[in-house]
Amino acid sequence: MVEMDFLRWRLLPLLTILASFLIFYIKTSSKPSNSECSLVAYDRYWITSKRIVTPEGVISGAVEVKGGSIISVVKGEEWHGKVGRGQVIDYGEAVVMPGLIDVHTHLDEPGRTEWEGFSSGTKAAAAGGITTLIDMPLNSFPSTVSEETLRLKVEAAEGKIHVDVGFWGGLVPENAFNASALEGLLNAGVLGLKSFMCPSGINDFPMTNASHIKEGLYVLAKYKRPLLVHAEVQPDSKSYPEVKDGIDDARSYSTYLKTRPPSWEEAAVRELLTVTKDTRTGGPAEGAHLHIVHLSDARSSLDLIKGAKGSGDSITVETCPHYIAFSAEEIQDGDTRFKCSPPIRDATNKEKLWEALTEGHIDMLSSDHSPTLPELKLLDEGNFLRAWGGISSLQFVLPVTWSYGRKYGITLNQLTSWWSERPAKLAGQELKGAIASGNHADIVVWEPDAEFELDDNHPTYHKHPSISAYMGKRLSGKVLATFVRGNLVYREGKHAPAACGVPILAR
Ligand SMILES: NC(=O)N[C@H]1NC(=O)NC1=O
Ligand SMILES: [Zn+2]
Ligand SMILES: [Zn+2]
Repeated sequence: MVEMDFLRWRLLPLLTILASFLIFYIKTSSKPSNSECSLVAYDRYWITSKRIVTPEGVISGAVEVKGGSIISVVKGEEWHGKVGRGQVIDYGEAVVMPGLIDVHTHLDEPGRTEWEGFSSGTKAAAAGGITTLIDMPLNSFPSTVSEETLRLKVEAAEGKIHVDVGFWGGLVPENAFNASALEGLLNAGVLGLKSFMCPSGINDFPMTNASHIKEGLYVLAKYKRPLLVHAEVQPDSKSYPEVKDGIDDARSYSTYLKTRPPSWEEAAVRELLTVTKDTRTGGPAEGAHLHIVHLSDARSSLDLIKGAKGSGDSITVETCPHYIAFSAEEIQDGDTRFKCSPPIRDATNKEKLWEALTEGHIDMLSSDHSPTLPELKLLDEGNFLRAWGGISSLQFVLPVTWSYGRKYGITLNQLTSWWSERPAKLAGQELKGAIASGNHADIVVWEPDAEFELDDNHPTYHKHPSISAYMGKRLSGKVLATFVRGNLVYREGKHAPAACGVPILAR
């Protein structure tokens, strides 16, 4: 009896404590250690270079990193006296810039991981100098349209992301008039919402009209988070361009171009502007913001956006590297790698996009990396009308912007503004997007003059490199190193062993 009591009162609690220690140990030791997260072992170090891009301009100097943050930025040689406090990584003449923030990526997981997925997608991002990306709510299955589906996203990302990843939620007819559902999704941490004004190509992501969008903006006003819109409206059948599969040559790019004229973009923007006037100071949706994704039409649609900005609407617009790198005239028959919507337009339009970007009327760039299976690109058949619409580009956006932008005289500070500063602001990331004391140490180091051939030998981390529109091109701008919150996650063809990016959830 006495022995039984001893067992019950002494041994059992002891065993329970031992067991919890064991569980705690197993849990913590299964998390990657710091040395697996980074290719450098130090917690405190200096990055030095003759070309560091800061908000005050390009400087020669050093960036001091500690515990994942930038703790000082020092101009000139002053840092020499202080290095006793840490290691030095000297990059010489290479450019040290804030890591890119891609606000428009489709990573397709869960549900269509065979198209891309968190692991390959964020490895490609890291290799391309992208330190944060915001995942779109569609192309994965299910779409991210509720608190529950966001939870599935975050769970699927765990342990697989090599850079930081935030999430946009979907604004769809099913939740647009249901403020508590939308608030549930926003409270769960999406950084804003995204909707389509034309069919999205994905069955569980139906399109919205202006009244859905108006409702969405009212809810978003309270949260001060943006609504991103795919702005193309398919007009009624009468004015729909007559293109018939089989009659017109579906392998010809001009056939596809006819099916999505600039008037689709113009009609959508016109409709959106009836709603965005509410976002003006003192307006009923003040605090809300509307962001037009992947603008292709640099004529009427852009003029309308400029006008709305002038009137004080809270509105921004992005375009993508493929619209400023390529023109319709050069797309070969059957080369469906170039199919996207809105489509890549003529060379004069491309010139106008560059002009708008350099003059500040287009606010930022994003990849709209939207890959799929090679089979669905129908590369053999080359049918532009039936192939998946979406360009695969994630890893290449920095060298592409630089290579095609050089002839327009773009500067390193412009690159940073389009790819880091303004995207950080759109996504509400105050500690990202600039090399400044107190910010996350999210940094890309790259060599603008180093050229490379994008051929089969080039280390490419997309799941399906062959479908990228950039394969076969010669580019300049080689990424040497990528740091995410102080972890050196990528260095010349090598990734850190563990995926230590974090999911970014708004609160
Ligand atoms: N669903 C999807 O990714 N669609 C994208 N593809 C594209 O080319 N434009 C888009 O909006
Ligand atoms: Zn789109
Ligand atoms: Zn997209």
